[in-house]
Parts: sequence; structure tokens; C-alpha cells
Amino acid sequence: MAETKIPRATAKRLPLYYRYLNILHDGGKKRISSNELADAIQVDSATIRRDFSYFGALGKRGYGYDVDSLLEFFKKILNQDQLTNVALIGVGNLGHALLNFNFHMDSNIRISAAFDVNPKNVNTIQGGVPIYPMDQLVKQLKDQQISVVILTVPGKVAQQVADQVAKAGVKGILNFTSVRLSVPKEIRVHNVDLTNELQTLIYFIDHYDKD
Ligand SMILES: NC(=O)c1ccc[n+]([C@@H]2O[C@H](COP(=O)([O-])OP(=O)(O)OC[C@H]3O[C@@H](n4cnc5c(N)ncnc54)[C@H](O)[C@@H]3O)[C@@H](O)[C@H]2O)c1
Repeated sequence: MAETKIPRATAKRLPLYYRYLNILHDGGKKRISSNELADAIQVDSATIRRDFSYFGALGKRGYGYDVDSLLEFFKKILNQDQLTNVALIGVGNLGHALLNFNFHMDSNIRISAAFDVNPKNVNTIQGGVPIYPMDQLVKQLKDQQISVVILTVPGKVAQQVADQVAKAGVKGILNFTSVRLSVPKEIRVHNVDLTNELQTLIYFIDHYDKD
């Protein structure tokens, strides 16, 4: 599919649209207006129209959006028309919880391989996912065509593990550690930080009245 450059904020809303369109589809709904969509997902309709406009004419004036064709469109855009395998490195508290979370339930993504250095973890299966030793990283990622890795190792080894991951040809890292990783520019890193999110939430609660 041709590459469409879109703002990051728009990109972050695409899974939300996709998830809701799936719900509409499952409920037998055939078409929806941007106002209805806006009410349901709590994103204002102007934002929705602008987001959709990056992809050309997805709806018709006065008709709204055709649920099935919009769903198919987002499925392709989000690569959800095919199963994407991802890997997880570091099966401790957080890694273990993620392995047990069934991403595949509402997306076409699954963790198909995990890696660790702890002999207690290695060569076991947790949450249905095999855990390999780190010396299997390159081989497994290649064999399973994995290009995205979730990083849940301790901060002190995060950079070293990121270097190994980079050598294994990975394109994206979902980084749960608090370390800001240094990686070759062709690798995309998304940082997930619950502490940040909580602090931001608390800041907004303290500084702004909800009207
Ligand atoms: N982003 C967030 O919101 C958030 C929340 C909780 C924890 N964290 C971070 O997630 C990471 C994991 O936290 P945790 O509580 O699960 O830690 P943990 O110590 O329970 O687990 C870490 C796992 O990584 C493995 N490991 C250690 N060195 C390794 C290496 N070189 N290669 C592969 N595996 C290795 C360990 O054997 C262990 O199984 C930490 O960096 C923590 O700060 C982030």
C-alpha cells in the first residue's frame, strides 16, 4: 500500500477507529455519520473528518461512512489483514503479564516468541509463548519474520539488549524501560511510561477543572 504521511496524533487514533468499526460491523451497522462516530469514541467530528481526509475521500457528503469499506480500509492500513508476530524480551513481572494478555483477541497481533537470560524462564512456555535463550534471538526473529520487539528488561541492560535487537534486524521497539535508547535511525522506538501517564493525569486533575 502506498505510504501516506500522517501526523502522529492521527496515527494514534487509527486503532481506535478500527476497533470501533469492528464493533459496528459485528452489530450489523452498515453506515455511520462522523457525528455518530464522534459521540461513540469521544473524539470530535472535525478531528475525525480531518484524520480521514489524509486518506482521501473515505465518506460521502450527506451519506456518512460505509462501515464495511471503512473497516476494510483501516484493516489494510493497520496491517490487520495479516497476522503480525512480535517478540518480547524480559519475562519478569511486566513481561509475564504481557505474555498472558491475549493481544490476538482484538487485533491481528500476537507475541509468538519471548526471550530471557534467566535459566528458570528459558525453554519454558508461558501464556502459550515459548521462551528462548538470548543466543536464539537472531535465528528466531528471522525464522518467525518478527520485526517488532517489546522490551521489558531491567533498565541497566536495556541499551545492551537494544544493541542486540538492532543487530537482529528489528524495525521497531516498544520500550517499557525508562532508558532512552540509542538505536540506528532506521529503527523506530516508542516509549511506554505508565509513571508519566499517571503524573500527567494527576497534573491535569490538580490544575484544570473538568467542565
Ligand atoms: N513503562 C512502564 O510503565 C513500566 C511499568 C513497570 C515496569 N517497567 C519497566 O519494565 C522493565 C521490567 O520490569 P519488571 O518489573 O518486569 O522487571 P523484572 O526484574 O521482574 O523482569 C526483568 C526480566 O528481564 C530479564 N533479563 C535481565 N537481563 C536480561 C537480558 N540481558 N536479556 C534478556 N532478558 C533479561 C530477567 O531475567 C527478568 O526475567 C523495567 O525496566 C521496569 O523499569 C515499566
